[in-house]
Amino acid sequence: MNEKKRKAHIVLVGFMGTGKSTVCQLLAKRLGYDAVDMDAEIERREGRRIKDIFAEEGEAAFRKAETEALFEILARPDVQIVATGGGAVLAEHNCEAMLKDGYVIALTADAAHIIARVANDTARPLLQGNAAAAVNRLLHERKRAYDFAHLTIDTTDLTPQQVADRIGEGWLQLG
Ligand SMILES: Nc1ncnc2c1ncn2[C@@H]1O[C@H](COP(=O)(O)OP(=O)(O)O)[C@@H](O)[C@H]1O
Ligand SMILES: O=C(O)C1=C[C@@H](OP(=O)(O)O)[C@@H](O)[C@H](O)C1
Ligand SMILES: [Mg+2]
Repeated sequence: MNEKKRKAHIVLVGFMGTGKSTVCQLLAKRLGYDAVDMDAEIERREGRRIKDIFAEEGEAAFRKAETEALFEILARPDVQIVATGGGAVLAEHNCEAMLKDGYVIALTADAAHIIARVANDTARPLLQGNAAAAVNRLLHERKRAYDFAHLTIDTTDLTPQQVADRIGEGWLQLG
């Protein structure tokens, strides 16, 4: 973490349901930084829900809005804890920007836990219908998508608070 501290945001990446949004809030509280959830930012900028952007304009329009939001967020001067959406890493220039302006932490979890966490949530347009099948297909498609991170934490057997504590302790130890 060392060389990146102070000048960098903490950027959480990972598949849907790995806990990015939840851990972002807990970590921000612990470290005293602002929490920024990219999906919430996009909804605020667009004035509608993520699932409505997908339904009305399709995934490509959402990805464009996502990249615009990411670059604006990363350019802010104060350190923030940023929860990205699971697909924000699909564009290589997004990953490059995260690595340049952030300390990037990937959260992972096994498929069964991801499915249990997200199956009954109607907010994620890519997981409507047979959520388990969609999770397995997308996990396969995105197999190496999160490998670029500076650090990876498997959340399968951790609570969100334990994940936040682990990241927070590492950050604070750096002084
Ligand atoms: N480590 C965890 N253990 C158990 N449940 C979790 C964990 N992390 C997140 N959850 C739950 O999973 C769901 C999705 O979490 P969320 O933070 O929205 O994930 P993401 O932003 O990565 O999609 C929420 O109901 C959350 O409470
Ligand atoms: O993985 C994806 O493509 C998506 C993940 C979602 O965010 P979470 O990872 O926070 O669920 C949200 O951005 C959108 O539904 C698309
Ligand atoms: Mg989220």
